[in-house]
Amino acid sequence: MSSKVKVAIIGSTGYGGVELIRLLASHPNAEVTSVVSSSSAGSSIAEGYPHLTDIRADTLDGVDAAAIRAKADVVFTATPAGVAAKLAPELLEKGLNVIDLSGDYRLRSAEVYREWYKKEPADARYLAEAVYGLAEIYGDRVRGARLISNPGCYPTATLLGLLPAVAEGYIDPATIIIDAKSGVSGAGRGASLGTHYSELNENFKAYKVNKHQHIPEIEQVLSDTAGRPVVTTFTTHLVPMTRGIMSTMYATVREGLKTADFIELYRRYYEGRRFVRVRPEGVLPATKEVWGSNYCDIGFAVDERTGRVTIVSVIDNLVKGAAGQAIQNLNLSMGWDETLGLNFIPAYP
Ligand SMILES: NC(=O)C1=CN([C@@H]2O[C@H](COP(=O)(O)OP(=O)(O)OC[C@H]3O[C@@H](n4cnc5c(N)ncnc54)[C@H](OP(=O)(O)O)[C@@H]3O)[C@@H](O)[C@H]2O)C=CC1
Ligand SMILES: CC(=O)N[C@@H](CCC(=O)OP(=O)(O)O)C(=O)O
Repeated sequence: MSSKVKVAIIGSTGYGGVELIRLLASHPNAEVTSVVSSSSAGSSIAEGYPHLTDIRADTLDGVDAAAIRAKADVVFTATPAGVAAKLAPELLEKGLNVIDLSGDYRLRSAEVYREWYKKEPADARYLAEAVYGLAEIYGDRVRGARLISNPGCYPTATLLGLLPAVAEGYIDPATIIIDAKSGVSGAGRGASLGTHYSELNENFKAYKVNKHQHIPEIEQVLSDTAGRPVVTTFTTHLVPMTRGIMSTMYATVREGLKTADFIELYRRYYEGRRFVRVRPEGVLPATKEVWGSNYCDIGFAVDERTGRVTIVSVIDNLVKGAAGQAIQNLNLSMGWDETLGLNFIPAYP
């Protein structure tokens, strides 16, 4: 009998779910034993995703906590906002560990969640229990956790790019401006006018300006790190490409600091953390350089003329921004090497 940890995926028919299936297929210590669907139980996942033909557990199970517990030890919820808020308590009570990819357990304040997500928040008891799994920063807290809240895709790229500089006082947090762009898979598989090919192709647009649900998540972590309330301007753009996020950030630097100082700080801060790569001076990362991988690549350019730094941080939204970091969190929660199942370099070109 296999000694691997058994994993179920609720929302397995979405983009985050199929990326979990792809990555877990080569995990040495975990195996997917149940793929769950709220709308297609009984059918094969390969009907909607022919590239998944021949995976081991391919028949979709219904959303039934007891039945999932009979097949699995850990469950990933890769479901739209509002779903895990309702489902996770029952899954936890049945003895499953839960790693949620949605925003339902990221914000400590139920009121703030209601305001930005326009949905009913999760129960306060579970909000208090959930551990925010920004792996390179809070990995120690994830170990042994029952309920892990996987960070948002934009916050992952943005916070990994900002936190060392904020923690060490290299930039003034009050001056931060974040300009972020995402590929279309960030919006999930569901069709909408905004992601319709002819609306998007050869087009570039800003969306959810000053209203994006990741603003309070980013501000929550920046405030914790700075030790005082931080508000920021964060603007998201949709790029006509499938995968990738680039977060470009601007802030006023402490006088005298140069690009080399930022590079030295970030290399030291992330030492031993395999998935953050800092570019040398004069080189900024591009989304294709992390495509299909769990890397977050970061580059810097201080402008001595303006006294500001430009920080560029890139990830693959479906890997480091979702399924990959969720597996990294599984690894950390189990006390395994955080890189298990994630040891691959980006696909290029
Ligand atoms: N796409 C991305 O890059 C990222 C996504 N996320 C977050 O991860 C989550 C999943 O995203 P993504 O995979 O892109 O979304 P998709 O829309 O592609 O998939 C979501 C899946 O959830 C399932 N679902 C819908 N309603 C319910 C329900 N009531 N109960 C159980 N399952 C349900 C659906 O499958 P079915 O009908 O078969 O049940 C659907 O396939 C979202 O919260 C998203 O915001 C986070 C970071 C990045
Ligand atoms: C391109 C695109 O539409 N991206 C989505 C990312 C959604 C997401 O991941 O939402 P949660 O992290 O809150 O679950 C957006 O901007 O809303």
